[in-house]
Order: sequence, then structure tokens, then C-alpha cells
Amino acid sequence: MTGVSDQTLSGPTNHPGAPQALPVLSVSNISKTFGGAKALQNVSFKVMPGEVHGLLGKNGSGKSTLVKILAGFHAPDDGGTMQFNGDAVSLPLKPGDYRRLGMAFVHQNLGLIPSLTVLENLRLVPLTSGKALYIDWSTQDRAARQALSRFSLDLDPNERVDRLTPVQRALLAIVRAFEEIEASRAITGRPGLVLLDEPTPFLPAAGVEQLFSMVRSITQSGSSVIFISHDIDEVMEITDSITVLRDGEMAGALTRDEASHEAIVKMIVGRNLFKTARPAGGPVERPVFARISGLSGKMLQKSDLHVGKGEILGLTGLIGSGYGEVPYLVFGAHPARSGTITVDGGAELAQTALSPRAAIDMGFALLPGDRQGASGVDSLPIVDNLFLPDVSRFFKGGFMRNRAMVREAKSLGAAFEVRPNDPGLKLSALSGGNAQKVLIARWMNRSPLLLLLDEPTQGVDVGTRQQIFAALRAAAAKGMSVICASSEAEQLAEICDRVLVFSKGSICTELVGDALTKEGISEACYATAAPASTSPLTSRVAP
Ligand SMILES: Nc1ncnc2c1ncn2[C@@H]1O[C@H](COP(=O)(O)OP(=O)(O)OP(=O)(O)O)[C@@H](O)[C@H]1O
Repeated sequence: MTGVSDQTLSGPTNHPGAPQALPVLSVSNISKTFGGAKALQNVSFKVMPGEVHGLLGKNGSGKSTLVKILAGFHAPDDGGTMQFNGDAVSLPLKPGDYRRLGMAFVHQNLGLIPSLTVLENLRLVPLTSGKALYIDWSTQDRAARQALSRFSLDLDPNERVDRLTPVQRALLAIVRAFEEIEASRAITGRPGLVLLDEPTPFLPAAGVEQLFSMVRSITQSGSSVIFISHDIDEVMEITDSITVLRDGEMAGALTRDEASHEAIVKMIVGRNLFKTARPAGGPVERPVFARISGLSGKMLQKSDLHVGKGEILGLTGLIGSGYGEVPYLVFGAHPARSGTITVDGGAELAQTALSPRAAIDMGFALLPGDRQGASGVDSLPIVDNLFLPDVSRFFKGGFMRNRAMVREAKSLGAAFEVRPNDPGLKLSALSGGNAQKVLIARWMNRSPLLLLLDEPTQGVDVGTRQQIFAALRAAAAKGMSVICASSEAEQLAEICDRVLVFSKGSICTELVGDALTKEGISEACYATAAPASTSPLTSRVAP
């Protein structure tokens, strides 16, 4: 065992003449088999003190499996070794061992208890593991306030977590993880490690900045962070070094200096990735498919918008600007306060009376952003998840044609590159990104007339994104209209014919043609143009 005195805590790299730093975490030859399938094969990497280490890879490449091994949730196959701050750790880890070592996790589902308060969630470990006969709430309250203010997080400790915004929840989960490793560091005097498993997909740009400043403050104290993300720009901004997995094996490692966008993508995908460019030039005039007037919801003020036949319309803005409500209001999944919709020149219908059933009958489909809560059923097989909305078409002569269902599921899985492509597997056995592919395939397969999307490629890797974009474009070319709400400017710039930018509940800018760039969209989101009250569109930016 090596003591803390050997360690350099000032930064991620060793300087000439400085004592050789010990890795905080070092794993060698970690493998994991599920049934007959190898999810991980001889994975080895090190995380140095004060380092942000990116763990990247396509959907299903084994990142979460590795995280779950480090959390003691999965036992690895025999043969792997692990050291933490130079000490050999015997595998498998027992549940809770990670805490003793000085590790903390923020999983994709955040692991907060919604019915408890900010304080109770933040102080959960000390509250449940302490030996005191009673809880001194004023001490706990002080500790919670200190933790929140350390990270400049303006939250009321007594607020229930289910009343927080998704951003506040994510930041709270991260503060809790940082507090846990700090508590352990106070005892051991050695650096800790926080593992962030895709914490950013639902964070707006300002939330990501806040998260990154939290990450920097933890690495400045000498502890380390493993950062898992599919966002290459974020990875390049925050990480000091990167390990890339491909199909469960080591695809390679990069230092910050070596990590260009192209080098990372090539290592993840295994080849150069060519984006299919949006047709250049000005806006294309299309017949209107759906005209929506005076639509309002919780945050959305009365707004008018339309989508053309075969058009991909993007909606974006800062968090709370109201754009994210639109797909749900149009589909009737959230109650509209006002509004009408006219489809294909037909009769005007009240949005306030539209139910999801009626919307489906009109040829609408909605892919919600909350993959775990509202989109798929984790406990059902992939085949059932694929055909839930239209299972009746497999019912013939009093029998369910299971074989036909599985056959179609298999070919859909192949088309959307679902891995593993086994329709009998439960949705929960798929990696996050592969589960999202199943849900996109479900709706695309029904050839809807209007596809409503909320953050469609959340958690989806760079290679698969291109496939989804190509599938959306192909369907749009055949006449499907798409409304896509997303906080990802790059994604919108790549697929949309037109983007509406929302501010304070109203549409403030419309971007078309060559003005539709990642930078143009981001700028428009941050522009403080005051929205007009009756005529919502205040500017149209075209080439
Ligand atoms: N409990 C399980 N049972 C069977 N197979 C599993 C289980 N958990 C994961 N797998 C499989 O292991 C492989 C790796 O999955 P993992 O979730 O680690 O991928 P990932 O890199 O985290 O992907 P994503 O970016 O989509 O989250 C996948 O093929 C997945 O289907």
C-alpha cells in the first residue's frame, strides 16, 4: 500500500522532476459476459489525480457496464484487477464498497428520491448511516446550505425534489456526489473519484457550464472525475484524457492534445464519419400540413406556427422558454390552455379538446424525451415495445401472429442497428442509446403524417445519430412532416429546414436557409429580443 505522500494532487499530469503521481483508479483486463455475449473484453485504463477522464464509445460499447462494475452492481468475469489510490481492491466490489473507497456515482437516472426534500436527498448517506439517536435538523440544514453554496446552487433545502426542474435535479445529484467524495476524503486524506454517466443530455448550455465549473472545482481539489458523454464538443472542453471503447474492447486512448473532433469520432465509430449535408440554399416553399394558432400551455404564451408537408421544423430556446411544451400540447399529451389546429386544409379543431388517441387517429406520433418514464416499457420485450401502438394489426382470425411480429421486429432492429438485435430481450437489457433506437423505430415504422419529437437523439452515439437523421430526412422527402424540439443546436442545424427560437414563452426568431447554423441557432437562443405580445415572431433570419 502506498500512502498519500507519494501523490501529486495539483493536477492531472506529471511534470518533469515532480514525484510520480499514483493513479486514483487503475483497472486492468476487466471483462464482463451477459449470457453468451461479451459486453466488456480486457478493458484497462487509469485515471490520474485531478484529472477529468472521458469514457466514450458507441451505444452498447460497454460504458455503463464498466460503471456498474465499479459501483459493485455487476461482478466482472475472472481475471480483471483494480487499484484505487494504489491499493489493490478485490473484485467483485461489494455493494457500498465504492463509498468506502471514495467513489460516487451520478447515473443516468440521477438516483434521487423525488418525494424527499433537497436536504434529505443531499444528506441521505449521513442521515441513514449515522449512529446518533436523533437527527439534529439544524446541523443538517446548515450542512446542506453550505454544500449548495459551495457550488453556487441556489436551491431551497426544504423544497421537494419532484418540484425541481430537470436541470436543478441534475445539479443536485452532482453536488451530492461531490459531497460524498469530500466526506470520504476528510477521513482518508486521499483523492476521490466521481463518475458522471451522461449527465448532460437534458442540460441547457447554461446548465452545462454550471456543471463544468463544479467539475473544475472538484478536480482543483485533487480528486478526479470520469465523464461519460456522447457530446464530442463537451468532451473536448472538459476532459484531460480519453478512453474509447468499441464493442466492449479498448478502441484507444487520447490525451487532450491529441483529441481533435475527427480523431475522437474516428476512434468511436471506427471510420471517418461523413455528414450528409442539408441541401444548400434558401427556404423551400411547401404546402402547409398543419397550422396551429393561439397555442398556449403552462409556459407557452399564445403562439402561431405551421409545419409544411415534408418539412422538418425545429423548435429551440433556453430552458423555460416554452418550446419543449409544443410537441406535447400538439399531441394532446399535455392540456393546452388555448389553441386550434387545422390539418391538411381540413376543419379547425380545438387543441384543448385533442386527446392522444385522436392525435394518433389523425396520423400524429409523439416520441417523448423522458425515455425511461414516458416512452418505453422497460419490463417488456423489445418486440412488444416496437408494436405497442398498433399490435392489433398482427391479430388475424382470432390468433396473434407472433412469428410475423418477431420477423418484422428483427428487420426493424436491423434497419435501425439495434444491438443486440434480439426482439425477445427486455428493453431494460439494452443500453440507453439502443433503447432510444427501438422507440424511434417504433414510430417511424408507422409512417406517421406528423412526427413530434422531443430530444430525439438524447444518449444516442454520433454514428447512430447520422442514421436517424438520414431516416428522418428520407421519411420527410416522402412527405412526413416533423416537429423536433431540441436544445442541441448542432442537431437542429443538421436536420431542420426551419427553426423557431423561443424566448419567454413566445416565438422570437425564425431561422431558415443558410442562417441555420449551430452558431446562428445558439446566438438566437441567447439574444434578448423582447417578444411581441400579439404577433409573436419578431425576426426572420434568412440568407
Ligand atoms: N443486464 C443486462 N443483461 C444483458 N445484456 C446487458 C445487460 N446490461 C447491458 N447489457 C449489454 O451489454 C452491452 C453494453 O451495454 P452498456 O449499457 O454498457 O453500453 P453503453 O456503452 O453504456 O451504451 P449507451 O451509450 O447506449 O448507454 C450491450 O450490448 C447491452 O445490451
